[in-house]
Amino acid sequence: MTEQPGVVVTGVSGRMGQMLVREILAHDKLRLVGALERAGHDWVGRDLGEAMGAAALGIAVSDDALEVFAKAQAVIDFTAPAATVEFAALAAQARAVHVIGTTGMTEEDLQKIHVAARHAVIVRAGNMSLGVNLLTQVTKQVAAALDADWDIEIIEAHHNRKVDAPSGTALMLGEAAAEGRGVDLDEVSDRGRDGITGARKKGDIGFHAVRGGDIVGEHEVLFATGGERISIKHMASDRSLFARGALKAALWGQDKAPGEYDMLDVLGLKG
Ligand SMILES: NC(=O)c1ccc[n+]([C@@H]2O[C@H](COP(=O)([O-])OP(=O)(O)OC[C@H]3O[C@@H](n4cnc5c(N)ncnc54)[C@H](O)[C@@H]3O)[C@@H](O)[C@H]2O)c1
Ligand SMILES: O=C(O)C1=N[C@H](C(=O)O)CCC1
Repeated sequence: MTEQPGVVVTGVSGRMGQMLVREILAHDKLRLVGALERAGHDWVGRDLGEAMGAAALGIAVSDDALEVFAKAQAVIDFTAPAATVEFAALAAQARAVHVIGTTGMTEEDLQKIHVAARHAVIVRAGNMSLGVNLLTQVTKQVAAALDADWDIEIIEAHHNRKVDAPSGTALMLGEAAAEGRGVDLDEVSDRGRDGITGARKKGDIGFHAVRGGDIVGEHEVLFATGGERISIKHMASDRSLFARGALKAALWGQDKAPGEYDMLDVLGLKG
């Protein structure tokens, strides 16, 4: 029997990092082989289980990405853009599947990830849940069926610790709407109106970000025209669904050719 793929979790003390550790420990086809945190973090050098307030796991939290990635068949990464760009090159060097959940990346960051994907499998998505990925397909279909007399607005809500806006999910939904309508999102995107903005420009796709409390993640795509509205929503109430999606991607990527993939590939939803 082939050995179960070994996984390293980066940003292991974070909201998603800890959720990923719990899900991997409960998984029957993956094993946890390493845990990474940023240099200077007080978890570095400690046993991961004890740092999480549980029994020892025999895995010390490291700040040396190169060393821990060498032991891994997959790296699951929900951290920050600068870290993710660095990890993409190192995971490719280790020929490990790199599952990227990090959002807020610039075009320049994405270009570097593209380069790393020449040598290894990278699966990246602003949202790893089945529901949201399905919602992108529905959004694309609805946008394709409606003309520009229908205004499209994307409203998202997240917890008060989130650092990027619009959310990665909102951008995925915006891309899907733009694709359905046959336009370039960069040319029609209207983010966070404020002040005397003038009337809404026909064809724009609007983005609005709510931040508060412990909201896990809520997204609405609103199509509005004279006399009627269509609203499609996704509500996440538990981060474990993002973690489970990431684990699915780590397994799925094991036998794939180097390249960039997303959750539509993993979930078989590409159409
Ligand atoms: N794609 C999805 O489904 C999905 C779901 C949830 C969150 N996210 C994204 O994941 C990212 C993290 O979210 P979070 O809520 O867990 O944030 P968080 O702030 O709780 O955790 C991020 C962790 O990364 C660590 N980190 C930062 N730089 C590092 C480095 N150089 N090396 C190692 N560790 C480093 C931080 O110390 C922190 O522990 C965000 O970009 C968020 O938008 C994506
Ligand atoms: O908590 C976060 O941060 C989330 N980020 C992703 C996004 O930016 O869309 C997914 C939902 C949770």
